[in-house]
Amino acid sequence: MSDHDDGHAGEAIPMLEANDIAVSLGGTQILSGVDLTAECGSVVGLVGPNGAGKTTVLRTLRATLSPDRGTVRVAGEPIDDLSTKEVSRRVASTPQATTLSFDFTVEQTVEMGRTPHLGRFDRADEDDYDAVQAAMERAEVAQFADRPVTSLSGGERQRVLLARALAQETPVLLLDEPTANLDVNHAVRTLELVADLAAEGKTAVAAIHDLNLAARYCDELVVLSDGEVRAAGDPRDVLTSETLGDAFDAEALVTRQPGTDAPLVTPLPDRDPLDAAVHVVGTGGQAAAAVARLVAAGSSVTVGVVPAGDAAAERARELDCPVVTVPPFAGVDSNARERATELAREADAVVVAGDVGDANQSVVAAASRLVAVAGEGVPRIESERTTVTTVESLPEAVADLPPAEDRDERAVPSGEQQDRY
Ligand SMILES: Nc1ncnc2c1ncn2[C@@H]1O[C@H](COP(=O)(O)OP(=O)(O)OP(=O)(O)O)[C@@H](O)[C@H]1O
Repeated sequence: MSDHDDGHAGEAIPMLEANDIAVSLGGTQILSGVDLTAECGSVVGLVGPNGAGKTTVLRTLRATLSPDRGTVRVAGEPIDDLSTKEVSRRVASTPQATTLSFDFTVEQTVEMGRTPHLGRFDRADEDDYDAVQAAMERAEVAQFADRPVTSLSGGERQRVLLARALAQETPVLLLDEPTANLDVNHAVRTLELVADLAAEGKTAVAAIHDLNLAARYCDELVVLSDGEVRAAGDPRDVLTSETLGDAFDAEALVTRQPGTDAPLVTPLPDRDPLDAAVHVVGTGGQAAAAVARLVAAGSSVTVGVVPAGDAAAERARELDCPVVTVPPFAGVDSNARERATELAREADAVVVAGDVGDANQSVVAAASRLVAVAGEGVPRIESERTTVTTVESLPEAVADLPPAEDRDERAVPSGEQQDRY
């Protein structure tokens, strides 16, 4: 957030602001009523389906496109009042990487970022040289300095474009899909760099296709579809199943990214909802994934017995599924076991995933129909009446189960039951 203010009312002036932008191209309305605010030192993500208008918004923000209506302001100044050079000293942008075709070296390409700082016949000086070297270092392309850009991979070129924008030393960065060609490591490093730059005071607006990376690295998201803003604000408020359904016309499950508060979006294929009550037994990430998969498929899910704080217990709570828990490292008391056994008995199917624990054997035994997720826990459970599948295919496996056998014939685990996980 900015401490930049107007000196009067104490209200922060956004570093970049677009109000009520409308754009038509080739007689077609591309953007209408688009508002966007990027506070100083923040990263704003533009997300939305192909053709939503993200690139068009970025072109408007850097004044290469004049809107039919609306205003763009940089640090309070209408961008229309600024010369091209003045805009270039304030706003740098990276286009999509495919646009680099000249046979310059990496260093020469990055040097182009200095143009707005030079007079027409000026030679680059030491400051320019330092800015170019620093930009290449930060974007991790210094090792390619002497190579022609055309000899680089798509991901490497993308980082050269970022270096060129950094060499421009502007307060505002506009990034069009900065991670599109990057492997997961470089995608994360690039967005870490953008977050660091924002922490140092730069303001970034980035069109990002990967919603989970956008959620993790952006302070705010603007969801566009059909040229209109569908939602804007904190990623946790914006990335909901409803908004995603509306903007992308796609079913998606929204949970939380492990170890963070950021939303985790899992797109779901179109399927008929799974109209079945399923009780999940097991612990850890695999059981948690099974719970999420089944809820996403439309099933009503119950869980337990699991230790409180286990990943499966946490996921069940996030998704509002009834869960029977016991304190971590405590024994499973008979009350908890009975409640979970009752849930398993009432369910249309029981799913076993992750480590089941000896104490849950009676819960498993209460199942009329049993599906196990392939993994370490499987040898512990009886195999004859068990379908074994993957987390992804759980809904189909449950839907395809044969009718329940007579409950009286159900196997009961033999041997002494232990009380601990
Ligand atoms: N010159 C033009 N004339 C007509 N339509 C155009 C023109 N330029 C872009 N469009 C259309 O404007 C819409 C928005 O394009 P834009 O590139 O802004 O979308 P985007 O959200 O960046 O898409 P993507 O995610 O696929 O990159 C698209 O339907 C595109 O076909």
